[in-house]
Amino acid sequence: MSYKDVYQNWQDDHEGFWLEAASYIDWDKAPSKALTDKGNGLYEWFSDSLGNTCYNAVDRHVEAGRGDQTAIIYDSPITGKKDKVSFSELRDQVASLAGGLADKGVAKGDRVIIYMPMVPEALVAMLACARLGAIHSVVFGGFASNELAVRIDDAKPKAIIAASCGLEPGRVVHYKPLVDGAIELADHKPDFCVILQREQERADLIDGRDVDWHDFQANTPEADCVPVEGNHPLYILYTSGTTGAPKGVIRASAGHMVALYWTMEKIYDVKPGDVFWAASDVGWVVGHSYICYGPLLHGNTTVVFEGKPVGTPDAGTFWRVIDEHNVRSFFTAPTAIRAVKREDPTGQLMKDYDLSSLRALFLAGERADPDTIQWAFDHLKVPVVDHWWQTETGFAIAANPLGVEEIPVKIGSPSVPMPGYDVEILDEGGNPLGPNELGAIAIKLPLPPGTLPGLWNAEDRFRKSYLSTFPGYYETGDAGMIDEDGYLYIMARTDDVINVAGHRLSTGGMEEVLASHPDVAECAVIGVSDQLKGQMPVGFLCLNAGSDRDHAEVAAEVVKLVREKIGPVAAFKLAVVVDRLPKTRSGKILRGTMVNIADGTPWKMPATIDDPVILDEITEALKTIGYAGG
Ligand SMILES: CCC(=O)SCCNC(=O)CCNC(=O)[C@H](O)C(C)(C)COP(=O)(O)OP(=O)(O)OC[C@H]1O[C@@H](n2cnc3c(N)ncnc32)[C@H](O)[C@@H]1OP(=O)(O)O
Repeated sequence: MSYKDVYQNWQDDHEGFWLEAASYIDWDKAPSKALTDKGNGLYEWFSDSLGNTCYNAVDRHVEAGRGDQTAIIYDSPITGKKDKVSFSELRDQVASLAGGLADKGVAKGDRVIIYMPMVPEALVAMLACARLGAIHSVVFGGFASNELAVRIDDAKPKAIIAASCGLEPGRVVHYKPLVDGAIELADHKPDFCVILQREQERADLIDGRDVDWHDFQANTPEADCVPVEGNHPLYILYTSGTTGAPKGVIRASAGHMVALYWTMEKIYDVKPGDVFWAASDVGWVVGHSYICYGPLLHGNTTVVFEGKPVGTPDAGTFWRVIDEHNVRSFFTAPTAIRAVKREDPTGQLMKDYDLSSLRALFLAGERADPDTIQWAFDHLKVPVVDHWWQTETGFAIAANPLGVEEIPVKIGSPSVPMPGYDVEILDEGGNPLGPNELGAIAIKLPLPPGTLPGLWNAEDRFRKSYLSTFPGYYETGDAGMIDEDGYLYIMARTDDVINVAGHRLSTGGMEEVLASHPDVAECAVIGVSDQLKGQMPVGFLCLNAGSDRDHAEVAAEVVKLVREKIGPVAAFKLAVVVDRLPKTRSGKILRGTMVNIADGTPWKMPATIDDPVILDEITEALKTIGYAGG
């Protein structure tokens, strides 16, 4: 069947399409219907079903006689450690951790925050929550205490599961003190913390609150899988929004299982038993969908990689892992390939490895630039699939569905909409635009199963963020166009979200931190183009009247402050002091024009600018930090 046939099948019968896909899931009670329209733009998928994600990801493979198959390959070039966990071993580890959680009172609907590095236990923790119907919220290890505290206060977890430390090249990240700091900052206090003591750093446990992971697993009976309703949240994953506060994207259980299972074969072209590797982090949606749940639901072996594309130990690491573990489909962010290409432009290090197992490279997380795609294709000689999705959607909105049909690649486009997504380009008034016309990318409601049904504790914000601008549509926040062949092109964000090394970050959130510095009267943060990371944040600071502080000193202080308050993941390293910020006559900061000046792209003097001279001042300031031709 061709891509067009499959997409047409979905268009002809949306619900029938997904009900057929649902037949690959083992249900405690199969869904009698696919979609429930709750009104006002809210939908639920498979709401009358009962099932358990952990059962489908782990137990059923054991029961089907595949317990000896490797479920997880752990490969840590940072520690030099490698390990394999079979589906049977995974079942035992998950069931005993879930038993410990249940024994301490964690039950269906309770929230559990997970703050873990890239070790198999991170997946064990996620699956243990899923087993009980507890709702996990994984927080990326590159976030600081303050960000963790914000999530604790929103999710109100009964427990936190964390490791004693994470490992970055040349540096131990002290997770436990970060957790302690976050709990101190947060108003909500979890009942208890489960700490995985890593050999690289043993953390001090707080008596009465903290328990050692292994003691916890050892001393309680195993827990069974708890069947949950289709719309029961499997997890909450926080993502940057247009204001500082992160949005808690909810993932409902049933639709998530159905959609992810479908994507493993149809998009990623793997069969059960194949090795699938997503080199990302469990803290991001890629980690949720394609390190943990997708591969395991589909009976694939997944790779948990604790390393970096370069420097652990060199730019050949990816190729070693593919060779050593027979990876068939490999997924990473374009920034990672750019890092490899920069270190090894001729692909010399690939020649040391047998890459014949690899059938495709998938790229997502940020726009894939044509040079990177071409370089990867020239050297790997397999399809390089740029695909586009979001934390909110949980799986690809647009892709080249290799398991259905490899359609012709158009470099610069993540190809075509996947079944479930009716994508349109709209003008500001919400009117559909024609081929090759640039506008807001919107998706006709309902969204497919597996996508967000709402935001945690924030229905109004959900409507305001996604449903209100274009009634009847989901607003993606991206701008772009569709060509005459139906290929989508993603051009820019329509809000203040920037993408740094495949990490979605809010400039508004960074501005809040800069504004909290006692010498800063006013500030702006913009995302400037960066050859390696895609974008980098740059801060502009106006100091309080009469301040005689050294400018470089204040800039260094705000850089430190962002690292402390948001975390190293913000990659906030550049700030300049300016006298004034360019604004419209109504007081809106002209961030877009500042970006154009920094990037050296053509720009027009905004008609509504208050004082054009300020743009010269901004240009001069940018030159001092190497931008705007400086
Ligand atoms: C499709 C839907 C989606 O968009 S989901 C999101 C997809 N995005 C991704 O998968 C992310 C892809 N990016 C990456 O994996 C990394 O950026 C890669 C390419 C590997 C480069 O890593 P790295 O060299 O550490 O640079 P970076 O910019 O990521 O890091 C900035 C600073 O943060 C730190 N950091 C990173 N991870 C952690 C962590 N888990 N715990 C603690 N700290 C962390 C880095 O060490 C770095 O710190 P420093 O400033 O160098 O001191």
